Amino acid sequence: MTTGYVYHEVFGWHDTGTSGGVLPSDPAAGVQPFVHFENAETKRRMHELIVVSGLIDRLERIRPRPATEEEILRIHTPEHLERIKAESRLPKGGDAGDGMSPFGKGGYEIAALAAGGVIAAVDAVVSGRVDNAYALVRPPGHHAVAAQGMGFCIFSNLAIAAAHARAVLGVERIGILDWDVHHGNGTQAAFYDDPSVLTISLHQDNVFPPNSGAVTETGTGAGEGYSINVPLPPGTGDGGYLHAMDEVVVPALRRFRPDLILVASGFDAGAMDPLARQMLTSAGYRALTQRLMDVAAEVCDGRIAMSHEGGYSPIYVPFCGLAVVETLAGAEPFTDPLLPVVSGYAGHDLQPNQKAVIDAAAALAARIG
Ligand SMILES: O=C(CCC1CCCC1)NO
Ligand SMILES: [Zn+2]
Repeated sequence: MTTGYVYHEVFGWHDTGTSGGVLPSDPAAGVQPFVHFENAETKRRMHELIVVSGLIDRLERIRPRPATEEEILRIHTPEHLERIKAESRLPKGGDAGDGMSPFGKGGYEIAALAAGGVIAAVDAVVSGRVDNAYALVRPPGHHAVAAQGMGFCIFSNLAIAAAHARAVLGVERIGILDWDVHHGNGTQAAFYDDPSVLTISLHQDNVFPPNSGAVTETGTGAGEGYSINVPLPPGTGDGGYLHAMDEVVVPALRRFRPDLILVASGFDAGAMDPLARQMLTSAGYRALTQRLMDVAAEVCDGRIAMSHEGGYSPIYVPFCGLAVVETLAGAEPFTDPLLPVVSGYAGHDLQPNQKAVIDAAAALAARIG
């Protein structure tokens, strides 16, 4: 198995500051400055564990290149692109569009490299240079919509890469799985009326964006039935996620038969994440990845490209991210010293409230034509 890997140190220079994010500092109100949740540390630590574990020696390094304006404009409006470029030239940078997603001077170039890094991963998979690929990029992308960035995202990296695959690489059908703990609203919106792109989002119910990602969001027009949402209850662990994989994701992909599978890979569904309340372990992420590889082998010669999204636990993201990339590469597990602790939590087995949501989404998967 040849697994491609995208990472560049400049992703760590995307500056999200200390007074942006979910709680801008306000000393008079008793709010202290804090490092923005979406900072370089978790991504850098994941990369360093991939290096220190030796896994890096089994990976085919893919060099990211900046997405072109034409590529970005396949998903975003000219106004959004021009505003990001303009604010990126300012001494203190700007914001993606929601006031919680700051970037420093030069943020545009880094965001374009993140989107281009995912395009490079998709190019390598579709060309057959690699069997599958992981793009450890930053800033994330899956919340960004056509006219603005949001939720720490500037450009919709994965949607831009999917649009590239369809427009340039001749890929006709794309299945996109989003296992970030937050709803993949931006990716969904980009293809909401498009039956050639199936989007499936597994997320914690109504965390972010607010009032987004309900089971009833199923697509529109010709795209009706090609957006599937699984808003899982808080506390969902390995058993609930694997049941969703077995009952919704795998059946949907078998019926849709994509030529390429893309993943918005966030680790904030992990058992130690500060921004959500799920309980996935590294073993859970490993099993999700293996199940996806198995169905990819059935329907699209194993073609999978993953784009890094959220994940905010500096201690646990590295072990979960390592588990995913090890599985893509067919490598033996290196380590997760926290696994005995987090897998011991009560509630990892499928719970009735989780089964109810999954069964509702499974009915949608069964209707894919
Ligand atoms: O990881 C993320 C960012 C979520 C935050 C954005 C504002 C509050 C929660 N999205 O996938
Ligand atoms: Zn997230």
